[in-house]
Amino acid sequence: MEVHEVEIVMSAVSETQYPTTGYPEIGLVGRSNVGKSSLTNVLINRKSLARTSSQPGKTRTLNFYEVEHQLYFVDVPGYGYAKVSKKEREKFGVMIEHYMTTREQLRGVVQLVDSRHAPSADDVSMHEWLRYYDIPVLVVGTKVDKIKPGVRNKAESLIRKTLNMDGETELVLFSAETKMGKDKVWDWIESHIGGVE
Ligand SMILES: Nc1nc2c(ncn2[C@@H]2O[C@H](COP(=O)(O)OP(=O)(O)OP(=O)(O)O)[C@@H](O)[C@H]2O)c(=O)[nH]1
Ligand SMILES: [Mg+2]
Repeated sequence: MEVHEVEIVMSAVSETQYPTTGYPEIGLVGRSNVGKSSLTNVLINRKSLARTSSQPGKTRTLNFYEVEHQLYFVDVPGYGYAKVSKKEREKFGVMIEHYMTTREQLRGVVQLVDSRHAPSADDVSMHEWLRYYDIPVLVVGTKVDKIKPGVRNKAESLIRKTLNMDGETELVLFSAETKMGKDKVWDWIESHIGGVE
């Protein structure tokens, strides 16, 4: 999809603030700092619409990005914050769970993992959880520019194995720096939002 028009529609902390247009939604989940905002910016061809930071846990609300008046990317707060209180973490957990299990417009979730390391226990639980709720999931291994081309296959199998991915679930290695994987991610999204040209 050629993206020309993007708007941050809203940062929602509760259901009453979710958009009401009915456009399909694609969620982005992953640990804090894994590169969710960076992926969003690459997909929508913007340098910094989605705020990126080296400070983990900065994204604290569900951020809806309206793309071409056709769909939303929903940047979901990163799990595994180091600096957020347990109570706050639980609150985010409830909000995320509620959104993902009840939102009719949600067509699929892009789960980001850092391709430089084996997925964490949090990543494994998140993947299991998405599968349990039958939510279509694309796994994206981020920051692939930081690993040598010769070990990319190995990184891919480590992600597949650690997350217990089934053979049908797709995995794309991605870099926000080189934009590697961008088209594949868009292909997956387009095939899951249906009826959009
Ligand atoms: N080299 C490289 N750095 C990246 C890539 N993607 C993200 N980063 C860097 O990783 C850091 C975190 O990226 P963000 O996109 O802010 O991560 P996030 O998942 O949105 O983080 P939270 O909003 O805190 O949950 C930033 O310093 C980015 O520049 C990538 O593909 N390659
Ligand atoms: Mg972010």
